[in-house]
Amino acid sequence: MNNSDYENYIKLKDQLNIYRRQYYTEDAPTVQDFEYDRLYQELLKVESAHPEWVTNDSPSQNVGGAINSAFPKFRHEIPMLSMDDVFSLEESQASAERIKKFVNQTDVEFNLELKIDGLALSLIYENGRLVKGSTRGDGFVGEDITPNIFQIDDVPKTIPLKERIEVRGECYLGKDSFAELNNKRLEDGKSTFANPRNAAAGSLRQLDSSITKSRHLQTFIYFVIEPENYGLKTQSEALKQLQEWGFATNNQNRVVNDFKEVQNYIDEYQEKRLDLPYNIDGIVFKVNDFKLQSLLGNTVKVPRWEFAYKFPPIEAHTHLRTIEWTV
Ligand SMILES: CC(C)(C)c1nc(N2CCN(c3ncccn3)CC2)c2cc(C(N)=O)c(N)nc2n1
Repeated sequence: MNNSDYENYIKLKDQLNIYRRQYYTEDAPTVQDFEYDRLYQELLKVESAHPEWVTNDSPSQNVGGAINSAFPKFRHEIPMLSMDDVFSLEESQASAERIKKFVNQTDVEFNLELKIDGLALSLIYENGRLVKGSTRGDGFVGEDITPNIFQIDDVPKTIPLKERIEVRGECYLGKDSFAELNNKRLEDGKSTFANPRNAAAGSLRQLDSSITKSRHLQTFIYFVIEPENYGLKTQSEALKQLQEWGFATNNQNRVVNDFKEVQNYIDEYQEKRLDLPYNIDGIVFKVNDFKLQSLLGNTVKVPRWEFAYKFPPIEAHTHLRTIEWTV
């Protein structure tokens, strides 16, 4: 091993840790997701070649960033795991094939979902009443932001279910609300948010919940903890049930059996992406059947039964298109 490889690895690791602190703790990332993803994938590649170099301060060793926030901490009973990202259709096909092989079944149904570019949150209801709202944090400990969750219009304050239930989803700021917010901030001589995800994170983490209320945050709920307890058998069924309970859900999901349908869905939303009223940064693949999901289980950080296909970044495209146009 020549010294510079190791030095480069340390530099890469330190740079990624700076980016994470900006993203998770300061809500002010200075790099776009695709740049962070690219560097993170590079780190994973180096670490798989040199596992002896990996120390526990490596971004690969802790899910999400450290929390230093004014809100009370909240330990998730069941960790909010992460998602493996794939960046090409071929990779997503390989991941799907690996899953099929793992369960030794050729016809595994996947539920495809738009990957909303927001921030993950957890909602807990007891006796049909909303009692707790928290951010994902590092996946194990998040922030208790219950007062702010009550300010989000599309989060039901009561649901027609007496049992205790936890649901999870994405909190996001619609494109129009984001533009309005940034215009208002410009008028008031304030700094603007770089993207709707940062704006949503900043709005959820306001100590004054009336500011949260003024930001018109929205949610898409996509997960029920222990769905079998409610007689749910598949992810697509769970989405329907969540809607019936009164949650905001994204109905653009699609159950697919073969790769052609996957390709169609990805092509369709690669196009539609710019016209959607909210930002998406990919497609989430989930094994639809919950029995198969539990057969696949979870690794320490990521369920084996889901992964995310990431679209190439819009910024790069838009920029390229502009150049083509001017040429
Ligand atoms: C419940 C599972 C784990 C299957 C799951 N996890 C998700 N995420 C995990 C990683 N998350 C995360 N966030 C920050 C840092 C690391 N991972 C952010 C949410 C999902 C995100 C979306 C979405 N964005 O639209 C979605 N339709 N389904 C999801 N499903």
